[in-house]
This record gives sequence, C-alpha cells and structure tokens, in this order.
Amino acid sequence: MIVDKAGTPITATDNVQPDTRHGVILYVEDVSVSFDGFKALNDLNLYINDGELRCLIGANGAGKTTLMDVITGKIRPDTGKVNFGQQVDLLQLDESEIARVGIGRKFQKPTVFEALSVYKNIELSLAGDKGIWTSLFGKLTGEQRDRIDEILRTIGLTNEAFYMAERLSHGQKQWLEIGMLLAAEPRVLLVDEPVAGMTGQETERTAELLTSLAGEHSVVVVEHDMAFVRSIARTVTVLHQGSVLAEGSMSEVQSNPEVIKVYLGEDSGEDSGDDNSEGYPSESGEEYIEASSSKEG
Ligand SMILES: Nc1ncnc2c1ncn2[C@@H]1O[C@H](COP(=O)(O)OP(=O)(O)OP(=O)(O)O)[C@@H](O)[C@H]1O
Repeated sequence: MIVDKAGTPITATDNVQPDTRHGVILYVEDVSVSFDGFKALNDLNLYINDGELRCLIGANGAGKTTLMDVITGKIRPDTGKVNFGQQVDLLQLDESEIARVGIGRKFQKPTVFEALSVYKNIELSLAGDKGIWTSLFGKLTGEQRDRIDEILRTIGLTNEAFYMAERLSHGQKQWLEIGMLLAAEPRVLLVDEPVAGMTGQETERTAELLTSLAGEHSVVVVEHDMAFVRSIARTVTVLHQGSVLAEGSMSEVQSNPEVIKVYLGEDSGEDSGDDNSEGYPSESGEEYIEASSSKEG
C-alpha cells in the first residue's frame, strides 16, 4: 500500500488532493541527475504554484526533458526531493501512480487512437479505470457524458466528436490529447512543445486553450517557440546546464544579464542547436533574442 507522508493511503484510482496551503503544488528541491557522470540536472530548485501557467525554456540539452522525466517518475534523481503539494512524496511513487495522483503529461507527438472517434478517445481516458471498464462492458452515466461534452467544448472539438481521430488535423490531434489528459482530472499538466508543427491559427487556439486551463489546473509548458511563450507566459523559468538560470516575466528574463550572457555570450556556442533534428529553431544566440523580441515592436 502506498501512503503519503501523513500516513494516508493512496489507492490506485484516487485523485489525491495535494496540500497546497502554501500556494505551491509542485516542489522540486536540490534535484540532481547524472548520466555517466554528466550532470543533466544540477541541484535544481523549482516551485510551481497552484493554478499557474509556467513556461520552461532553455537551449537544447538544458535539462527540460530530464526535469519532466523526474517529475513524472520516468527517471529517479540521484539526490533531491520532489513533492506534489507539501506532503505527497513523488519519489515514492511509480510512473502510473504519479499519473493517478493527478500529474498528467503530454508528449510532443500526439498519441491518440487514430481508428477511434474523438468521443471514444476521451471516453477511454475518463478518470481511473472507469473509462475502459465502461467502454468495454457498460454504459456511460449521465455524469460521464456531461464530462465528455464539457471536455469537447474546452478543446473545441464538439463538432468533430464523432470523426475518427485519423481525420483530425495535427493541431486538432494535439487538442484531443489534451482532452484525454483532462479526462483523467489532473491537477498538474506538463505539456511538451505543444505548438511544434502547428499552423499560426492552431498556435493561437492552443494559446487560448492552455491559458483557459490555468487556474483549475497548474500548467507547465516546455516550448522552443519564443513568440508563443511570450503570448502565454506569466512566469518563465530559464534552465541552463541543469539549473535554473533565471525566473520572472518574459521581459525580466530577457533583460537578465545572465540570460543575455548565456544566449549571446561566450557560452552560447556550447548549447547551440546544431544537432537539432526536430526542425525547430535553435534558441541559442541571436535567433533566441530575435524571436523573443519579435513581438516587442
Ligand atoms: N539517457 C541519457 N543518457 C545520457 N545522457 C542523457 C540522457 N538523457 C539526457 N541526456 C543528456 O542530458 C542533457 C539534458 O538533456 P535534456 O533532454 O533533458 O535537455 P532538454 O533541455 O530537454 O533539450 P531539448 O530541448 O533538446 O529537448 C543533455 O546533454 C542530454 O544529452
């Protein structure tokens, strides 16, 4: 049996209510991760507030993915502490338990069930095991149907509810996957490069969607598209060489001497995106600053 630090049992289908009396839902403290002696995360400290929308940026190799992997239990840190609210020690839980206590992760590539309808995709993702059980053997309750309808409205796919998912555009598939995450009723959503490969219009719609989810959820967005970050971010955290380099509003971060030094100074070559195979622009050096500044006029 899994128990939280207060000794309260956490069962597999529970959505634990984290203790957020201090306003913080995710505590990452002094976390280090080494790969063959190389420190991908280096005494990293990060606090995500309950209901906030946080953007996480940093050049290729800064440690963003590793951090997401630590929070979701895919990687165990060598040292440090990772808590959900004040009391739930995430390092005691495995990946599926972490998902069940209320931390959902969306990877860059959408992984929807292409041969099922949009509706069915969401139905299968309903909180706990009820979704799959109901889909296979039973009928949805009125409450479940209402919940699916609400999610369809949130992600803007009400009219496409009975399309096979394979008919959706790339952007729509990304929204559907966010809807599938929402069906599991997470408190924290970790979203990896949501707008990669999207059209301008889809990007705008995604900005609206993620912004609308903050409040009820805490949303952490890892993104390379600086114009997008600027359009949604209240607080931006800049990672560099496995640690937090700067944190603040986009303008604060952009005018931070440390950030400028890293991106435009001597260090910039080190993290250059030369090996970038994803097709997104390198964040190093001038491109980063240009992209960051492009909306400032
Ligand atoms: N399994 C692994 N084995 C060895 N090194 C790794 C492993 N995973 C990550 N690294 C290294 O750790 C560092 C941080 O990688 P990470 O993927 O977290 O960076 P990132 O900020 O997500 O980069 P990107 O923006 O390119 O996705 C990199 O130098 C990477 O090469």
